[in-house]
Amino acid sequence: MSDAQSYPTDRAALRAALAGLDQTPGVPKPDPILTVDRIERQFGGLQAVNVEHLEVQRGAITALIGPNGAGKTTFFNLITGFDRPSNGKRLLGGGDARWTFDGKALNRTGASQVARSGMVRTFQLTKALSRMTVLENMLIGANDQPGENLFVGLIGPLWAKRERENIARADELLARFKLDAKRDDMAGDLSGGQKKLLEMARALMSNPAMIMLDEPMAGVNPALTQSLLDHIQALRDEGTTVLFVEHDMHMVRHISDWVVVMAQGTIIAEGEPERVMASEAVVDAYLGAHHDRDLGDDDVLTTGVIRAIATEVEEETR
Ligand SMILES: Nc1ncnc2c1ncn2[C@@H]1O[C@H](COP(=O)(O)OP(=O)(O)OP(=O)(O)O)[C@@H](O)[C@H]1O
Repeated sequence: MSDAQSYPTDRAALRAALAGLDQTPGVPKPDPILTVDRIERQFGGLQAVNVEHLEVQRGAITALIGPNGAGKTTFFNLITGFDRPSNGKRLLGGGDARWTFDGKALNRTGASQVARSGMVRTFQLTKALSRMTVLENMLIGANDQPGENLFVGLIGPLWAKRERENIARADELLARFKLDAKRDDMAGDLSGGQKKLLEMARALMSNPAMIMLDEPMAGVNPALTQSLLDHIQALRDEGTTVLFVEHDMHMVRHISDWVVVMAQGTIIAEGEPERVMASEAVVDAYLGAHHDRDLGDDDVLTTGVIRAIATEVEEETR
């Protein structure tokens, strides 16, 4: 796994490096951690995602914005292995989708392997498993679950040590996210905002190099908003790369180092927050369409994804 501590942490230097870039879709970044080429996803006749090239800068907070239905969640699902691109394996003519994370090709990689490689995500519909305790939720976020090792019976003492370490890490993260008092409560009893914090804390169990947050602010009570923003900025300051999808423009403007804009499946703009969000094409594409349709979380987290999550969790806990 990558060593998050070796990433740049000087925000001013990072912003200065990004400010010098061309503000055009697909622009190369000084030190990309994620590079995506030609990723496409069709649902019947609908082209949900058609991204030609995208690079995500290591150590930065990048926001992915765009109107409802732009393809943001589908894009997240594709690069994290929860969905497969339509051009995953073309028989004729090449043009296969390809994406690499920290130099490793991920286009043939399943969701758990993607997570193990250091790119971990949360979901728009908070997937805090409600009939598990907060601590149990945290432990399924660790990369090394007992069920993953066939020889666990033979290495019992070793495993017990690892479990103690996982519990210690979980307790440390729960304290950091102020969920320690809820440690033994059922996750289903947490507030919406606390579930978001738990999602984030669980994603950090595996010490990822990059965390991908799908609408971290959705449904969060204003009292918890600042705390969530602080946590996300603290992650970046410690060297974790953050990529997040969000409709809350205040949050996007406030914490992002870079903003990528999607509309109708493609990247239509990218750049520094203030500049890109003020551009006419973006105002037209995003704000023009943003408020006319209010999708509930359940509409967007499709059954295919829910099934994939269920399989993941089953594998992780087996
Ligand atoms: N499993 C699916 N089957 C059919 N169509 C789908 C499926 N998943 C997504 N779509 C469609 O693909 C398009 C992109 O959807 P997606 O959820 O990725 O957009 P989004 O940018 O994340 O939207 P939002 O901001 O509302 O969450 C939409 O038109 C959506 O209806």
